[in-house]
This record gives sequence, C-alpha cells and structure tokens, in this order.
Amino acid sequence: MGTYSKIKGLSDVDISGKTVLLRVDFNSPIDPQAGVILDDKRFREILYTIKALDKAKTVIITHQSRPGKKDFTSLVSHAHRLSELLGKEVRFVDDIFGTCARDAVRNAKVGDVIMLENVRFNAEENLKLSGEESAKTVLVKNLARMGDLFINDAFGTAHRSQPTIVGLPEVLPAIAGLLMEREVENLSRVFSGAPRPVTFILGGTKVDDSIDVARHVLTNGIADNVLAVGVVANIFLAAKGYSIGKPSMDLIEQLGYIGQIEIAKDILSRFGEKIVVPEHVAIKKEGARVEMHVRDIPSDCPILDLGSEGLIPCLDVIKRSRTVVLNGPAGLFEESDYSFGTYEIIKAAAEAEFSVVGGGHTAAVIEKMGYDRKFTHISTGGGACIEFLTGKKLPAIAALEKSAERFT
Ligand SMILES: Nc1ncnc2c1ncn2[C@@H]1O[C@H](COP(=O)(O)OP(=O)(O)O)[C@@H](O)[C@H]1O
Ligand SMILES: O=C(OP(=O)(O)O)[C@H](O)COP(=O)(O)O
Repeated sequence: MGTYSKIKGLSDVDISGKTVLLRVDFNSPIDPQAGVILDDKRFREILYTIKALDKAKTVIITHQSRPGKKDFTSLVSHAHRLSELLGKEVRFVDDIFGTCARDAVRNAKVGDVIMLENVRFNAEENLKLSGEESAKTVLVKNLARMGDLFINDAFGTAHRSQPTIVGLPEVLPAIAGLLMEREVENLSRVFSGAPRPVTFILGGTKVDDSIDVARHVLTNGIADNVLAVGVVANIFLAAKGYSIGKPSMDLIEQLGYIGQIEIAKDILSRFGEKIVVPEHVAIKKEGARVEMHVRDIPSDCPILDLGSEGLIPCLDVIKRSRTVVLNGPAGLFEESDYSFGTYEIIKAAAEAEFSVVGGGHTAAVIEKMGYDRKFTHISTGGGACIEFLTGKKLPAIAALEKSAERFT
C-alpha cells in the first residue's frame, strides 16, 4: 500500500475457513421512521470485500449515527439493503456479543454473512480511547473471542480512536479491507505522485477543516493552488476586507467560525498568489438570484453561490490543473437557483487527469449528475477524508500498522 506498506491486506493472509470480524462504515442518510436508507454508496463500495471473503465466515461490525441523534437506529434495514445488493442472505443478529451473537457466529458456515447490531449501542464504542485502553474494554475482549482475524474496511470511521477501530487490531491480527486500501492508495497519491499542477477546491461549510487542509497543502508544497468556494470562500472574502453582508456573517458566526477569518488572513498573506477566491457572487435579493461583485452586495443579502463571472477564474485554474481534489459544494446547491456554481465546478473538475472527491454532499451531487465514473476516486469518508488530507495519520491506519508489526 505505497507509503503504508507496513499495513497488511487481503493478499497477505489466507482467510479460508476463518471467522473474520469485518468492521465497515454503513453510517448513512436514513429515514429513521420508515427505516429507509436514502443513500447506499457505503454499502456498494464494500461489496468487493465481502465477495472476497466467500471462503470465510464474515461477521460485520458497523454503526449508524451516534447516541442522542434521531437516526441512531437498529441495523435491520442495513442488513436488508446489504442482502439485496449482495444477492444473498445477510443474517441480522440484534445483539453485539451476547449469547445470541455468539451462537450465530458459532453456527455460521463458510460463506455466511452475519451482521451484528449497531456497535454504538454499546456505550464503550462511543468513548475516545487509545488502542491499549480499547483492548481492555468488555466490548473488544468479547468481540475478539468470536473471530480469528480483524479486517478494517471502515474508512469513513478511520479518524475515530474508538474501541472497534483501534482496540480490535491490538488483540487480533488485523488487515485492511479492499475499500480501505483503495482509499489510502488514492488519497496518498495526492501527497506524492499526483500530476502537477495540483489544485484543491475547498467549499461547503466545514470551514475549520478546509482552512486546515489549505494551510497544510500550501505549506508543504502539496498544492499549487487552492480554490475557495462555498462558505469557505465567504471566509476568504471577509479576510480580504470585503463586507460580505450580515446574513453570510451570521452564518459564519452560527457555525462558530469567526476566528477562522484571522487564520485565512494569515494564509492569504503567505500564499496569496496561490489562492483563488471568486469575487463575483450570486446573492438572494427579494427571493431571487442576483449576481454582482462582492463589493456591491447589500448588507442584508446572503451570498449563496458563485456568480457567472466568478466562475471564470475558477475554470481557469481548474483547466490548468492535472490533479484536482474537490471537497465541498460551491453554493446552496439544494436550491436550484444556487446550484450553478456547484454543477459547473464539478463538470470542470471531472476533466482533470487525476481527480479525487471527499465529502458526502459533494459525492451525492456528483452521483445525481451521473458524473461519478468521470472521477478517479470518490472517497466514502467525510471527516476521515479531510483529516487524511490535513496530513494526520488516522488512528485506524496507525492501529493496522501496529497490528501488522505485532502479528507477523
Ligand atoms: N454560500 C453558502 N451558503 C450557505 N450554505 C452553503 C453555501 N455553500 C455551500 N453551502 C452548503 O454546504 C453544505 C455542504 O457542506 P459540507 O457538509 O461541508 O459538504 P460535504 O458533505 O461535501 O463535505 C450544503 O448543504 C450546501 O448547501
Ligand atoms: O459518517 C461518518 O463521518 P462523516 O459524516 O464525517 O463522513 C462516520 O461514520 C463517523 O461518524 P461520527 O462522526 O459520528 O463519528
């Protein structure tokens, strides 16, 4: 696995006849009342791994949402959806490591697929613990007894230092699944080996993460350009001294990102010529889309998209790039009046020789447009993808490396 060669994968082990604990991330948009999964991308992406385990007994460990949230549900519909996609039975067990779960695993035959209940129903899974601490949890000790091998294919959860992610590799031989390998390989290529020039397009609302990515990739020479769109652009416009209007400032305040304006000023002062911030924007005025230069916007109108002239410098930098990393939409695309920038940026980014996408909203728009096959890699990770791109070693990856050393 390139720079992560210390991690083992499916090609390094013989899984025949083994009971495999497979951690995946099936956390998905769901209608909790109707029990309907609204987007099954994370299921589709895991099918290769499950199919590759047909000579093993597969026990799936996964989660949906977190305690306190409306969509923190049982995984009955997740098992159904997986079963439909796999074209074979997936046995759902409404238990994590009690008698029911243990019996189901003990009675499983080679080729069987079992899905355990939402692992976050167990309070320990919601703790942030080190690998050593996790190994001592009742959860990890009991799960480990049920399997011979741990496979982590939960890239979307790779940034969480939680018991099943970092504890199971402490106590069982652990390898990466096929999705984890693909994510790490493609995202690592952004750091080394990506054809230059490299442009990061940072949009959406996760401003603190995006600013962190911008700082990392510019400071370390990973990106040649950063293009700011969405709410990230509004921060840079404010940092440039423009009055972006009260509604856009209020949103920044609500999201807790006022402090990011100063950080953006610092980044601009160091890398100004490498950062593209479109200044021609679309605002909502009396309920309608109106385009203008940011210096002219009325104080009571929100900036909700790129303006058509604002698209020109964006296309200019994207067309010059051989690698594009796209994370976050360029506007309030959910409203058709403000989807223009997001759609046009996606169309242009899809033309790059090497193109990587992160973020659930961005990936969903791309799928809706039917553009998913035009991109080199669409990550299943939101937070995990962003953290990877900030250059941090993800806890799941560190745990797999450690396990590979320990269980040679
Ligand atoms: N200028 C804007 N004003 C308000 N919301 C915006 C703006 N630009 C983008 N957004 C919103 O950003 C949201 C997605 O942001 P984010 O969660 O960061 O994306 P992703 O899931 O792709 O990482 C969308 O709901 C979109 O409407
Ligand atoms: O969907 C996830 O993260 P994401 O929304 O950042 O992609 C993962 O399942 C992690 O979930 P968490 O943010 O509740 O730990």
